[in-house]
Amino acid sequence: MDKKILILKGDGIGPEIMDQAIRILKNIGDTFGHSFHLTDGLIGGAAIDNANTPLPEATIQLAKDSDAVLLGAVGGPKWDHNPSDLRPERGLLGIRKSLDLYANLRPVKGFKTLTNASPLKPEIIEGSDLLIVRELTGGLYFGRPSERRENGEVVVDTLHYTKSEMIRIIKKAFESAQLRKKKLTSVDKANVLESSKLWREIVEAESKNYPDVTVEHVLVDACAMKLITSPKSFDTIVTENMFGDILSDEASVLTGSLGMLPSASLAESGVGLYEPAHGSAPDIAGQNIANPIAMILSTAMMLRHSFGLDTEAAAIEAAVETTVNQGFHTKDLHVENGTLVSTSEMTDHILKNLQTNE
Ligand SMILES: NC(=O)c1ccc[n+]([C@@H]2O[C@H](COP(=O)([O-])OP(=O)(O)OC[C@H]3O[C@@H](n4cnc5c(N)ncnc54)[C@H](O)[C@@H]3O)[C@@H](O)[C@H]2O)c1
Ligand SMILES: CC(C)[C@H](C(=O)O)[C@@H](O)C(=O)O
Ligand SMILES: [Mg+2]
Repeated sequence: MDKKILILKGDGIGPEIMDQAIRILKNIGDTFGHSFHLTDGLIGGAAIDNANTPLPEATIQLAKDSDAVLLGAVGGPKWDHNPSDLRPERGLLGIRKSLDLYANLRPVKGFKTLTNASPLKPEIIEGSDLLIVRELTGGLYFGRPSERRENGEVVVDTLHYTKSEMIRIIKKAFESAQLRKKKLTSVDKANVLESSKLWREIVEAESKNYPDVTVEHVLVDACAMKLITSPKSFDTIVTENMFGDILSDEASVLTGSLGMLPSASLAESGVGLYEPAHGSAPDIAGQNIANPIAMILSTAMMLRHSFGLDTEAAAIEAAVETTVNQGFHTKDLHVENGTLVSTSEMTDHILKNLQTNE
């Protein structure tokens, strides 16, 4: 198979973890006889420094000309006080919107050996396995107006959704639930927000088209609590943009670290983008200590969702699991009697296990 992949390393730990994902990708290409053609592009702070914009037009064009996009992370203190159109995060929101990446899939599956790495009780989290389907191109992130008024005394952000934006993500979530344990939890704030009332009506209406899926509605505040008190009660969660952002970082605690959570951002048709759920982790950047697993598992998601390479994706996932079970862990994971390794050493072990599992 011949595929063109756009590599957007971004900022902070982005380049470090992406270099590890590329090592894995090269190994998969050699082993299974695929040619992955990698092109580098600029986004985020790196793009601001080089091209004075967080999302150069060239990056969007390169993405559209590719079969998939891999993204590290953007942002950092260097740009924190920039005006809002020159913030690295604008580049990320911009590419999501430009490619119409409305569906963000964030699987949260803990490894058995890491149950003690979480601050939560092992008996509560063991066996938890859920998928957060997050709407990614609407809501508060993109609503207009979003501005300061009256000399900064008043601020306005707008939560804006069209019905069709809600329908497509809710359908996507039902379809995802059908491929899993057929339980869908729709998360909203329908006791307060008009947008959530419409969201709930659509979920109810769509549920008639998916009679095999059990549906429940949970308010977002209660969901935040239940995620860490009874995570096994969830299968597929669907929610709007900002709720999904917050709940997915919270859910990462089930896996032991934010550095374990991959994601896929998908369009109705066209190129998909794959990135860890975490950020650029400026506090640990440049030290070769970041956990590369979220980035590596995002690469596996790319192979599966964009290229249909299920065997190759499963090989990566199995090698990661073996490595974790062997006790190798980066600094973010607290594993008793395990072996602390660096970012690149973690990848060395995953590569070794890829070879052994062949
Ligand atoms: N997709 C993205 O590019 C993305 C996502 C979230 C945040 N951000 C940006 O990243 C910057 C930093 O944000 P933040 O600190 O709130 O969130 P963050 O996710 O970067 O970091 C939160 C904490 O988790 C740790 N962490 C995150 N990923 C890790 C990994 N792979 N291995 C080990 N530890 C890891 C960090 O060290 C930090 O202590 C901000 O500019 C923010 O806007 C970008
Ligand atoms: C960096 C930020 C804009 C982004 C988001 O809120 O979507 C991040 O937190 C994420 O989860 O991908
Ligand atoms: Mg986030």
